[in-house]
Amino acid sequence: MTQTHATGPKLANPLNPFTLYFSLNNGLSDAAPSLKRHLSKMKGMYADDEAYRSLLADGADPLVYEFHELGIPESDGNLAFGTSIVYPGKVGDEYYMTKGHFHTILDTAEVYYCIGGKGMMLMENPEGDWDVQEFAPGKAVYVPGRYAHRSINTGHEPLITFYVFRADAGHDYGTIETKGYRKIVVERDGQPAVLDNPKWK
Ligand SMILES: O=P(O)(O)OC[C@H]1O[C@](O)(CO)[C@@H](O)[C@@H]1O
Ligand SMILES: [Fe+2]
Repeated sequence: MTQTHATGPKLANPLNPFTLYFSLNNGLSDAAPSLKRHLSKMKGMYADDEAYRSLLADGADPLVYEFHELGIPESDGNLAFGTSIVYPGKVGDEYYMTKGHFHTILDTAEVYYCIGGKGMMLMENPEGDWDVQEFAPGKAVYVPGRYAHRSINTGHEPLITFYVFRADAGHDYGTIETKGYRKIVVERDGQPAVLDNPKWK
C-alpha cells in the first residue's frame, strides 16, 4: 500500500480499496446517502388501489423502503453492493415491498444477505417460473440470472438486507411496471400467503 485512502462513499474510477460501515441495527450508513422510495412512487403496483389511495390521502406519503447505491462504475469487473431496508407496513393486506426489477443483462444473478427483520424474496422469470425464499437474519438468498426480484417485509421490524451483484447488470423496471408480478404476498389470518396477482397482465 503506497498511499492511504479516505474511507467513505467518494468512489473514484478506477476504484481504490475502501471500507464502508453499515449499521447492523438499522442498515444505514452515515457515510453514504440512501435513496428513498415513498409510497407515491409505487402507483399501480399494489393490488388494492383504494387502499393505496387512502394511504396517500391528505398529503401523506409513507417511506416504504430505502437503499444504498454507491455509484460503483458499471463495468463488468466491478461489484455493486449496499444495504436495502424495507419498512413494515401494508397496503390493504399486501405487505410493503420493493418495486422489483429484472436485470438488463438478464442472465445476471444477485445475492441478498439478511441482517435483520423478516420477509420474503419473490422471484419470477420470463418463462413463467416463480419462487419465494424466506428472509431471516443470517439467511442468504441467491437470485439466479433471469429472475425478477422483489423484497417483501412480512414482519413488524425493518427488513434489512445486504446485496451484491455484477455492476454492469442494469435495472429493467419497465416489464414489472407494465405486467406486474404473477404473484402477490398478503396477510391471511396473521400469516403471509402467496396468491395470484389479480392485476397480472
Ligand atoms: O430496485 P428496486 O426494485 O426498487 O429495489 C431496490 C433494491 O434493489 C437493488 O437495486 C439491488 O438489486 C438495490 O439497489 C436495492 O436493494
Ligand atoms: Fe437486482
